[in-house]
Amino acid sequence: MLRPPSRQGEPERWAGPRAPSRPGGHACACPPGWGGARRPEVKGPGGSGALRLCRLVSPHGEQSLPWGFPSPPLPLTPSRRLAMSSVTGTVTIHQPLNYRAGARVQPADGGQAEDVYEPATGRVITKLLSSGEKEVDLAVQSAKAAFKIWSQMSGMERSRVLLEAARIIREQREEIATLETINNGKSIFEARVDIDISWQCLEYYAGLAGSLAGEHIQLPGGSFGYTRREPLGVCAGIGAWNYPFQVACWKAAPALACGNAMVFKPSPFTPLTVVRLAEIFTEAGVPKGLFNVVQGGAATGQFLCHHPDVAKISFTGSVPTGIKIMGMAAKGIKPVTLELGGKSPLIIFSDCALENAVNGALMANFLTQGEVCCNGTRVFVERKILDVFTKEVVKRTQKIKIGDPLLEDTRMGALINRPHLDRVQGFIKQAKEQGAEVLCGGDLYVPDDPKLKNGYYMQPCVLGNCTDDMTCVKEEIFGPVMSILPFDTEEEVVERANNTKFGLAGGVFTRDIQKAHRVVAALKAGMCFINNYNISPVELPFGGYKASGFGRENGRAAMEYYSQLKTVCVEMGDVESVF
Ligand SMILES: NC(=O)c1ccc[n+]([C@@H]2O[C@H](COP(=O)([O-])OP(=O)(O)OC[C@H]3O[C@@H](n4cnc5c(N)ncnc54)[C@H](O)[C@@H]3O)[C@@H](O)[C@H]2O)c1
Ligand SMILES: C[N+](C)(C)CCCC=O
Repeated sequence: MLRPPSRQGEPERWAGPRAPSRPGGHACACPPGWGGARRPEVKGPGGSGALRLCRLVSPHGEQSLPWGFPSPPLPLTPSRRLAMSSVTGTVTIHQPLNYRAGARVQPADGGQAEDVYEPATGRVITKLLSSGEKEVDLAVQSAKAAFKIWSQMSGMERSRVLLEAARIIREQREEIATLETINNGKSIFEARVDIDISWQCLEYYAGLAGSLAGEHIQLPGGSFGYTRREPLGVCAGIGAWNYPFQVACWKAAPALACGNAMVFKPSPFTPLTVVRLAEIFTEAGVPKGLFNVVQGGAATGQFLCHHPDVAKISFTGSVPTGIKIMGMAAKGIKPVTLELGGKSPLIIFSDCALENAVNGALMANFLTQGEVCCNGTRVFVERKILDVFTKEVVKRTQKIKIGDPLLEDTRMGALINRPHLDRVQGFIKQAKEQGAEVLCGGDLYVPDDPKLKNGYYMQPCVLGNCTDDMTCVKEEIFGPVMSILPFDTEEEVVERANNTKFGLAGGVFTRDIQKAHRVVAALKAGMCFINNYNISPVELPFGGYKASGFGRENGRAAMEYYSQLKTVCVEMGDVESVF
């Protein structure tokens, strides 16, 4: 009997609330007809979106997957065996981390070696060789060759390959999630959700690949025009370190569905899992070279952005780097998607369902150790419920289980690295100096387990007595730090919520539906939530307003950013010349 690994003897259980029953009595989003005698035990909420895991164990106890899809027993492959036996502090990676023309390779040049850390222990897990100009060029040429084949295939043919890639990711979920946890520091619980969102993204765009179409336009005298949606060519993807595998899938899935090739550069802090994605694409049947990985930091990124054969840049990262990317794209007149940072507002009205609002505030601030672009870190609370809300948020924050991210019951792992941890600590120190009150957390956390002593842990922090002019309220901290801000009226809170250079996300908790829609309509942000926060159904477009960037990932909208429109004008009569 195969089961997902449980560590320290803990049974794998999702202790979250159950989803409301659907018609037919099934308590999750299982496909109709899946139930009866084979109905699985539901271990969590159903539905679509991050953390809406409907964790299932079939009557045979073999597997758990979200959304209620039954899955066959997994083969005990060597890599799955490795994942199941992986323990924090033991994994070292020796394989090459560049991927080109369908294989792992050492970079042809560059070669400057940098340490890559396991955040949970502070241990070096591999040495990263950065890619120079020659290696970047080889990767782009490899993508260019594969593009010729891939772009000529029909959408349905591409769809089949993407579906196969999604299937392989599902099959290898545990290995990929384990590697992500080891490299990023987030809890295995969350890493599994990230991997689930990733394969769903591939499935979603596989579904859209066959529908990429133009239109037919009637013209006088039987003449007509038509439009074709064509791929752009070789797209560059540049990723951040907080969602390494998921960010790569959010870019690769629509790009490949539209017929493009891609060269992807992950963050040098998290180079590992995207190479697995490249291998999976090859195994699924993409032409060799369609998806390549180059490694390194700013210099490698610049070679990629400036490369004349790169047709589009899709970037996820900070605002300062986004500005540089846009500059490089401007020089080459290349379209660009910018998914940048944020300082998003979460507005809690006094007529909210309090428990949901508290849950929402925790979801908006503490996923992935608070290192989430769209986090609702400015929590505006209507003064009437400020005390009761704050008390409950603090109580729940103090209960968050911090520690070894590979343990099943851990809900907060380690921050990405020492400099980032120091930076977050610096924001808290400054907040105190500016008059904020630390209501809980904020200190470094040292786990009892000796192997974790050098990891980058801190206690999640709630700040009270905050005002809009404090640095902690104005700047993106990118760590587990929530600022609570009282408000009195709807008009006032909307104005204060919008008083920021950022515009990535926003949320509102209220039982008043008119007020909810009125407020989100007034928020200057690309991704708004009503009565929830930080779920990410792949069907919904995601992206920012203002300094948080432009272009969209996910949803049908992303297809527009990975394709270009050609118009064809067809004359059915004779040419009337004016000459
Ligand atoms: N909007 C979103 O979808 C989203 C998602 C995740 C993270 N983010 C943002 O990312 C930031 C954190 O990520 P980060 O620290 O990795 O960001 P970063 O800007 O430091 O780096 C992002 C990527 O850009 C590369 N890079 C750096 N300088 C470059 C240059 N001059 N030319 C080309 N590439 C260059 C890095 O190596 C890395 O791969 C936060 O601000 C966060 O909000 C946004
Ligand atoms: C999956 N989340 C939680 C919506 C995060 C998206 C990527 C932002 O950092």
